Amino acid sequence: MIEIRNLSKSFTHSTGQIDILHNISLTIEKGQWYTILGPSGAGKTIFLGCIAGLLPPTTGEVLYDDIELYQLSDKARGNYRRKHIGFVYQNFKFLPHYSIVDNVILPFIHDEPKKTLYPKAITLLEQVGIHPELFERFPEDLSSEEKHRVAIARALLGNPSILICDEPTGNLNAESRNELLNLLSFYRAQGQTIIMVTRDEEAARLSDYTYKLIDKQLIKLK
Ligand SMILES: Nc1ncnc2c1ncn2[C@@H]1O[C@H](COP(=O)(O)OP(=O)(O)OP(=O)(O)O)[C@@H](O)[C@H]1O
Repeated sequence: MIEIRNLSKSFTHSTGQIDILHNISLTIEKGQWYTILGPSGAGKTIFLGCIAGLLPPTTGEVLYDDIELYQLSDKARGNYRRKHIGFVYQNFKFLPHYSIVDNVILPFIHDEPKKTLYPKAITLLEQVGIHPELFERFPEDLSSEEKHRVAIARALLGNPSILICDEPTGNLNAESRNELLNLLSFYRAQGQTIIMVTRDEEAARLSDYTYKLIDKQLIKLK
């Protein structure tokens, strides 16, 4: 279970303070799919960063099974994140000169030998529906839908219990979007906790709980 308690996030610049999130509380139950909707600029990516241990909130707490993420040292938090949280970035963050399979194993090359990482990566790439011919190709060779699929495979490599997805169906046509949502639904059925943010209201249809981030607050829709 993840508990977000009274989380606020602001940025301070020479021009003054910008408040992005204000006093948000949310409990995330294991094995459930949460979708957070919101218009562009609402603070969805910032919120995910705070939940994922990537961005310290200005005030408030993020607890994973009673461990307060931001009380951990940077190193311990990084380790915790790699073990428990898979993150699907909005802009993928692939390294362009590495093959697809190498991109998938990269986050773990300091934790585990390549000879055990490769078979896991290949199993996941097959599971997410990437054709084996593409494994040695480069990110620029992939379609948008394939990039989203590879990003999901990479996020799952460490066998995390929580999958955090930033706009995982962004820029896809309706058919590709449905395919991606069905893939997330498959992992949800395997017991994965999914936290997804998106601008696309249609994308929330398979989730267990739906919220909207608006005016710095979370409103429950479903
Ligand atoms: N370091 C920063 N300093 C000041 N403002 C920031 C900083 N980082 C992000 N912002 C602002 O915070 C707001 C929320 O950004 P965020 O990326 O979380 O929005 P979003 O809801 O994910 O948008 P989109 O749907 O377009 O991805 C934006 O207005 C952005 O410009």
